[in-house]
Amino acid sequence: MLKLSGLGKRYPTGDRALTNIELTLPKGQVMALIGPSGAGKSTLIRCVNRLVEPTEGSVTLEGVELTRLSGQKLRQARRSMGMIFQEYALVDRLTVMENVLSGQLGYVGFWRSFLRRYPQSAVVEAFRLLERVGLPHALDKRADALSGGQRQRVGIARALLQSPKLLLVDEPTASLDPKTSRQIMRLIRELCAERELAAIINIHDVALAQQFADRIVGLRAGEIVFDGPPGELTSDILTTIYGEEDWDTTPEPEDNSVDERDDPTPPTPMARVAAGGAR
Ligand SMILES: Nc1ncnc2c1ncn2[C@@H]1O[C@H](COP(=O)(O)OP(=O)(O)OP(=O)(O)O)[C@@H](O)[C@H]1O
Repeated sequence: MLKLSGLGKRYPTGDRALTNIELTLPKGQVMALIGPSGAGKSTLIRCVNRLVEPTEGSVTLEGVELTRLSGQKLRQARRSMGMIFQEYALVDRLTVMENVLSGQLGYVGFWRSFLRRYPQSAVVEAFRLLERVGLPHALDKRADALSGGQRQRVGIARALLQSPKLLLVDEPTASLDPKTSRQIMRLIRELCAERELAAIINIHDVALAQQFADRIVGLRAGEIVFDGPPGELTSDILTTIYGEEDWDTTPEPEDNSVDERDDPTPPTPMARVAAGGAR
């Protein structure tokens, strides 16, 4: 579905962010991308939709080599990739509904979206999505009146409105409390399963990654040093990814399946070390 071959990025400053990345992501797979600060996680996500231009290798989505596209064709291809950001990227003065509909910008043309005249079908779908993400009563609220978790739900609905095949998710829980973080990760996971959507989630919280992802890829200094199921992420591998640390004080996750409980779970020592120690 998504294939990265020999992908590399060197910034004009001379910083090498990625080296020879080889990855294939099947339909419906939720992949967590972990690694210390500066490992290249954001660069990798942004090379996929070419917000950052790779300097080597190729990105192929459903047989289309994105790294060969430009102009209109690139814009069209980008619509099949929904992006969800850490800082939500909502327009504060617009309502929840308007923010979700702005996910249609690439489709409806500048004037139509400027005048906020969206197709009826988009409005109906936006209603449906807002209901699905748990915000059916907040349609008319201004985005700046929402909590962090609610803002992230709007960001998710907006990304889904363009019917993407792939979700690129950049630290979705970085500003959220532990309970809300779990709810957001659970929602993303459920939506990927319902829609057979693949996702790459850049995340610092290793415990959350283990709990909600099908697969974990560990980056260190721009290279993949681990690629496997959450259960295979041992202390030795965490040391390879993040460096020396007493990982054995970390409780192993009991189960990788989605937890339906809503009780807040404090971050494990591993999550704290990975998030704090990596920064
Ligand atoms: N615009 C840029 N110009 C020059 N160098 C950059 C740029 N963006 C990132 N880098 C460098 O590329 C490397 C990878 O950075 P990147 O932001 O992708 O890492 P990351 O794993 O996402 O880090 P974090 O977890 O802190 O967000 C770092 O050495 C960084 O300094």
